[in-house]
Amino acid sequence: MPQPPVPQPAVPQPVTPPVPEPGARTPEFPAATILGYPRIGPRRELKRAMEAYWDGRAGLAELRETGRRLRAETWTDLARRGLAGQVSNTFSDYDHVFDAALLLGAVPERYRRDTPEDTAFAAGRGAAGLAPLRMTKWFDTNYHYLVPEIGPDTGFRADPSKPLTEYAEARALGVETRPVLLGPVTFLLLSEPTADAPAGFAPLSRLDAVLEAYEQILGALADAGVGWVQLDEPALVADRSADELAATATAYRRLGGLAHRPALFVASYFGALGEALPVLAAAPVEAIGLDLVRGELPDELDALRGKVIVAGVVSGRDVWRTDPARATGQLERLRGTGATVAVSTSCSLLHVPYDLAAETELPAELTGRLAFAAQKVDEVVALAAGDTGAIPTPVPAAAPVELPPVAQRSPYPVRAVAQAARLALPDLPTTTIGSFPQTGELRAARAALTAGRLDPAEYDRIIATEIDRVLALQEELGLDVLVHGEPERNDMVQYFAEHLDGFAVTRHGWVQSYGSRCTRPPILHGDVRRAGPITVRWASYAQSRTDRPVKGMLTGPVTIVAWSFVRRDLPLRTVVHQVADAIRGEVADLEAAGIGIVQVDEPALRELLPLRAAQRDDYLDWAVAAYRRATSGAGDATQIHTHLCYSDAEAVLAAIDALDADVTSVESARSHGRILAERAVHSFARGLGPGVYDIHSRRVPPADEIAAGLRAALAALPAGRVWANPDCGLKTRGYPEVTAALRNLVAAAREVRSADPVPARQH
Ligand code: MET
Ligand SMILES: [Zn+2]
Repeated sequence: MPQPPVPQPAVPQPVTPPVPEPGARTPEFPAATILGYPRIGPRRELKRAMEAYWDGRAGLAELRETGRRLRAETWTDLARRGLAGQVSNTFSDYDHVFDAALLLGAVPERYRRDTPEDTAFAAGRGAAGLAPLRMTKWFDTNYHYLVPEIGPDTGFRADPSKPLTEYAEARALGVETRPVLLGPVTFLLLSEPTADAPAGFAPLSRLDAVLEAYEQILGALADAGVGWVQLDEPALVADRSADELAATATAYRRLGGLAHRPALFVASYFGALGEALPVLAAAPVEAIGLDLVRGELPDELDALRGKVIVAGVVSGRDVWRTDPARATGQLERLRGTGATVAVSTSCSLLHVPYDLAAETELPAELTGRLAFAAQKVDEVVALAAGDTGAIPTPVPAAAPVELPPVAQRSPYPVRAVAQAARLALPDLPTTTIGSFPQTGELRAARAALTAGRLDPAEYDRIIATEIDRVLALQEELGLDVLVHGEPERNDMVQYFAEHLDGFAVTRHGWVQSYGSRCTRPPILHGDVRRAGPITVRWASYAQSRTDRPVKGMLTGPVTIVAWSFVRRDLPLRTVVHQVADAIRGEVADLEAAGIGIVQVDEPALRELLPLRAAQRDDYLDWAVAAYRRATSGAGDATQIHTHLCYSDAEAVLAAIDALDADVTSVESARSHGRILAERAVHSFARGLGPGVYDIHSRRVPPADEIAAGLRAALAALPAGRVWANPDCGLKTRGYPEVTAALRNLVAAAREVRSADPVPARQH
């Protein structure tokens, strides 16, 4: 389909900015700026364009045109809002970390294709017989990046075509921009060694070669007339070793020492720089960005003398309006030191939805407290102009309430006996993680219901039929513990948000999660309360249709708050305990309805883990306490399951143990059983199901491969405690592959049970 022409900007007439003379003095840094902007499109246009291209419904030219149009619309809109400090190269076809690998010419050979887009898609999605690059969380956000692979022989070849193209595009619209590049230190710290790298190889050891490429890129940008470039170094807000800090010093001494380059702005975000601050302060760079939302003003401001301070006072991590008093207070104190100060967002606005104006159904009282990306730009502009009257003062903080303590469960051995008697499961019990494929019909039915085109009773009939189908399939396959398949849930957090008081959900508030995937995080704005049972109806319906045990399926309190935008007027630990109490009520209602197994998922437990080690124990304390609060009301004979996935569970194994769930399923197949090598696993005191089916790909694992996974688990874990399950839920997969894979899973469990003497179940 031809795209509509790019609208001409209604900004003050395009004036092509002058190309600075080589050796000219540092150009002025704009008074108001942002570190980045959403790129998926206000109506997810880029997602649609990508998927159309992948499905062969559109060509590359159309995909490129959509990208070009989205960039132009963003620049035009932000210019209209009065933002002088615009950015470029924040757009990405798939992932900005992979873009950095492309920029440096450091893409693994196996993914190379004729165009950068096809290369990125091969790396992000894999291809026939080719697994995608590993994907992991971008710091403590819900964005996932492709992990670059760097080895001793990786060749680097600068290819600045993308930043140059975007810079020129903006310039043609009369908009001067600051290209944003991932910084060399963060790029290498986020990379992992190639498979053939010698043991102990650290990608950071390739710093010299990488810097050479950055030097060429900076030279090319300077040639094109770029005045400022932004180098993102969020890795510097985490704990860094002396060697890593020394590498940072080397990197910026070298880049700053270039004769022909744009002015350098090193941006840090997601926390305070701490010990990296003096390192950057001593480097010959012209501007430094500080996250003043997560971090306070540092004491060593004197050290930054002579540099522009880009003050991140407007949060890029939430949807709340900025407190003008706090922001102006920080800005005044900074200016008081004689520093040149620019007002900015605390990080890229990638992590918030586009525009509050698109939400017409939110209560006015709530809208008055909210700011999405566009509104945050307005705030930055207003703060830079000293015009804070436009920003309403936020609601004052409520007093934190200590919730009354709750009773804990009997010790695990007591529970295990009661559960074994009630459930009578075989060794290596087979189960799934909860969701079954969300078919097109289900999604269409939900859309029709929302639009008022489908009668609720008819929708319920569709859900019931789907549950019957999923149960029949599981019985036919011979699974031991069944699930209802979660057909009624659009999303595991949103579903609960829609049924709990204190939450609002948006219509267009999409945030990119990875590639073309987006989520619409609910907004937790008030006290969380459960008005009535949420999941009991479908759980008991499912249990009434089969003799095998059906697991009730709930989302845990930590995950609910991690995947929502959460009010800031109460400490997070208080909010999470309120959510825990709501889930606790739901567990009790499921139990009362005769459900014998309840799974409370916490896939986000690892995600909220603070970037600094010093803050981790405190976090894990309240996170574990919240989980236990949600589940400890269950009777001894009720088996509590939990499920974690997405990221290295290794990092939080002790905490997982402390959750005190009777059975825990974790992602393992995708990381090739790495978790089984952990010492803590060998003494894991309760049931554990290390996933034996990687659900992230269409591939059907053969039964012997699954059996090998089960044997590996049996070898690593205490006897009689192993479960057989996939890595995660099946909602993104299709029925043919799921059916085949689960058939193999059941066959593998049976084979291992009969062929290997499984030691007796331990109580
Ligand atoms: C991201 S974890 C998903 C757990 C959920 N019960 C499901 O099966 O989809
Ligand atoms: Zn999962």
